[in-house]
Amino acid sequence: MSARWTTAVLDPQITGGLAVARSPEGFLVDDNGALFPRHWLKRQDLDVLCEHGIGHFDGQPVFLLELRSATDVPGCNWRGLRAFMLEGDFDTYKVLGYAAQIGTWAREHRFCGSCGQAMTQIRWERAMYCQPCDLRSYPRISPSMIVLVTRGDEILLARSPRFVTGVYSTLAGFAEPGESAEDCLVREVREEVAVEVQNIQYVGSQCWPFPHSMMLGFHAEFAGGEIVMQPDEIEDAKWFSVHDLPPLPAGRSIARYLIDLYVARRLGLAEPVLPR
Ligand SMILES: NC(=O)c1ccc[n+]([C@@H]2O[C@H](COP(=O)([O-])OP(=O)(O)OC[C@H]3O[C@@H](n4cnc5c(N)ncnc54)[C@H](O)[C@@H]3O)[C@@H](O)[C@H]2O)c1
Ligand SMILES: [Mg+2]
Ligand SMILES: [Zn+2]
Repeated sequence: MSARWTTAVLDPQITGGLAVARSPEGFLVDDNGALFPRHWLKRQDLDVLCEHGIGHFDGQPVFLLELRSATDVPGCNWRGLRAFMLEGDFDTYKVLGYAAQIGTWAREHRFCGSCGQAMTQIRWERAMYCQPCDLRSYPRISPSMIVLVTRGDEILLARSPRFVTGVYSTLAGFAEPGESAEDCLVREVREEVAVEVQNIQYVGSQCWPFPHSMMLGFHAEFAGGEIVMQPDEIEDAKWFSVHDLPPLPAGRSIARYLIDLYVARRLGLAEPVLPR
């Protein structure tokens, strides 16, 4: 959420407002961006799976049209969420990041996980409902730990085979049932690089809608061990001096923030602000 954007559960029965359309190819965009007058969007030949009222942008109600497939709309293209994260205004990215999470959830929770029957959309809260089971399914959020491990002027960064060539980042991983955030952090660091950590400090959090992570960011100090890389997950991992860093993750990521914050503190520079 931001000064311009607040989430809300809005009844799709009401008319007017703005709307975004999302397909497996991304969001529909024209020269004005991804937010369209809703009445115009609903007149297009779109393959609509469902509609959700998702919040207010600059005071106007916003709706999501979740589509089964992408169709041709004259003068428009499809653009993935990652492109909005990397460039363009942050408020629009926040709207689309939320829309993407609601769309993913709506698409994946059409049927009851317990009895298999079709679920119905509840109007007053963000939930799908199975009446025979009296079961509600809410949007899924997956807690993930992300940690910058440091040793004085050195920071431990790694790269996964999925990263852009040359980029190194902080270690991260999903929480498993039964774990505290700290347990997860210690396990992930052990699994990925076989290093032990101490003095774990919570730094801040960030919603990461790819597809539904909640990043909990930490700083930890090196406590011992030699780097042993986890096969398949980690392609390379090493200690970098804060004076000589490799290409780093995107400016809006919490990974980048954790690195920039430590470097700023170490070098006595102005501290960055976490985009969230
Ligand atoms: N915002 C950022 O700065 C930033 C930086 C790094 C990673 N991330 C995100 O953090 C998350 C975790 O990072 P990672 O790739 O190192 O994870 P990871 O080390 O846990 O490895 C990913 C593996 O976890 C499993 N998995 C996938 N989804 C899961 C889920 N919902 N719950 C439990 N296990 C799951 C799969 O086996 C997958 O291969 C990802 O969503 C990633 O995009 C965000
Ligand atoms: Mg990982
Ligand atoms: Zn059911």
